[in-house]
Amino acid sequence: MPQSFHLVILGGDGIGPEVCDQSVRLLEIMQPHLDGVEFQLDRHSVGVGEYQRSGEALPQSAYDACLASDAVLLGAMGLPNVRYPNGKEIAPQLDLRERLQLYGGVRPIRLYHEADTPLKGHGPGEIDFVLVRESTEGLFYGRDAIADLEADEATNLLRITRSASERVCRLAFETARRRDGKKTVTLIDKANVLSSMVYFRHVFDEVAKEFLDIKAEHVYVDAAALFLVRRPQDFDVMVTENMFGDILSDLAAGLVGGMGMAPSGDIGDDAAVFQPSHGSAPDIAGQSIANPIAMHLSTAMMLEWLDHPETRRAADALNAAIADVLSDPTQRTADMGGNLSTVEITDKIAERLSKRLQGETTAV
Ligand SMILES: NC(=O)C1=CN([C@@H]2O[C@H](COP(=O)(O)OP(=O)(O)OC[C@H]3O[C@@H](n4cnc5c(N)ncnc54)[C@H](O)[C@@H]3O)[C@@H](O)[C@H]2O)C=CC1
Ligand SMILES: CC(C)CC(=O)C(=O)O
Ligand SMILES: [Mg+2]
Repeated sequence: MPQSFHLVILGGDGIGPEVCDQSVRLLEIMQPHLDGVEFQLDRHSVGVGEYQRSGEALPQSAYDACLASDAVLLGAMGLPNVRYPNGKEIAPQLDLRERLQLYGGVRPIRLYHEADTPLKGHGPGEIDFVLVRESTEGLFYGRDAIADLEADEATNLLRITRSASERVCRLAFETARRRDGKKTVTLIDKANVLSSMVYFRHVFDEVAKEFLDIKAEHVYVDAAALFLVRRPQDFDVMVTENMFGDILSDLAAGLVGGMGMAPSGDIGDDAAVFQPSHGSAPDIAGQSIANPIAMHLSTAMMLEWLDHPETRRAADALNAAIADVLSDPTQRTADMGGNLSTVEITDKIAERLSKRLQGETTAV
């Protein structure tokens, strides 16, 4: 009997379904090459489009499917001009993170070709780090508050708890231990100003004592923004609060080609959602020009996370196929200065993927 993996597919809004469909195509291409593994693909409609159709952005049936799944693959959700009647943004991806307790936003950043970075003097693999973003609290804790436009002030609470901090810091140290990197975890905080950050640092330092083989260091978030641009090669694994991580992960994406190159995995103890770090990109939606690579790299993260020898082999083959294609700087979508469409660049990755899965390992 093959091992069946129940994968929930949530395309979402804007470019979400465009890039997600292409990753599903890659899963279907790899399926016959995998021994004893079967993907059961379970598609659900979620997001702003679904809200406009049914009145629910995350229908119960979709949530239940995520809860029962082995993993979720998500495109992107939200559209800036469509909101709930109370003015709040429709963001069921944040509901999923909180309801499924996906505490660790794991966001790898890797440079594939020197032509893709605005920085001078960095070759392939020379920018290579992972940002781990706490994804259930921090400054996002206040996101349910409704703006009172008649009031004279507005306040949001930044919440840091021991349990959420311990688990995300442990995930960061475990990530550093697994990676073939500098074996260093850098806490990005603002402990020079906020007591919540003094507490976060205190918990980080406690967790660091469980990982004596890994170097632990602290950098303030403003300096971290500077160092990311000036010397990104010095970072291995960073761990930080929700909002800092949201902002710094877009900055980091900009170092390696933009949002179309930034994958992520939202990891919990019982569930995981894999999605690009980007949003629904309404400015380019519907034109078939979105860069699907962040989505494909997120798919590779999912296959690795499923932790079966054959899904691990598929993840390696997909990562290698993407690196093969990106080794030629003329093979790019418009956001990175090329002229390939979403489908065309996936075609090239699919061709290399099939070869990789058949055992051919030479790069193009
Ligand atoms: N995880 C999610 O589902 C996320 C959802 N959002 C939502 O998405 C909507 C749009 O947000 P924005 O601030 O515009 O952020 P965005 O990430 O959608 O777009 C920012 C810029 O990056 C470009 N971009 C993003 N992904 C790209 C790709 N794959 N290929 C080529 N170019 C790409 C866009 O064209 C735009 O210029 C908002 O409603 C926001 O709340 C934003 C971030 C994450
Ligand atoms: C709706 C957004 C806050 C999501 C986001 O920006 C992200 O996941 O990076
Ligand atoms: Mg973001």
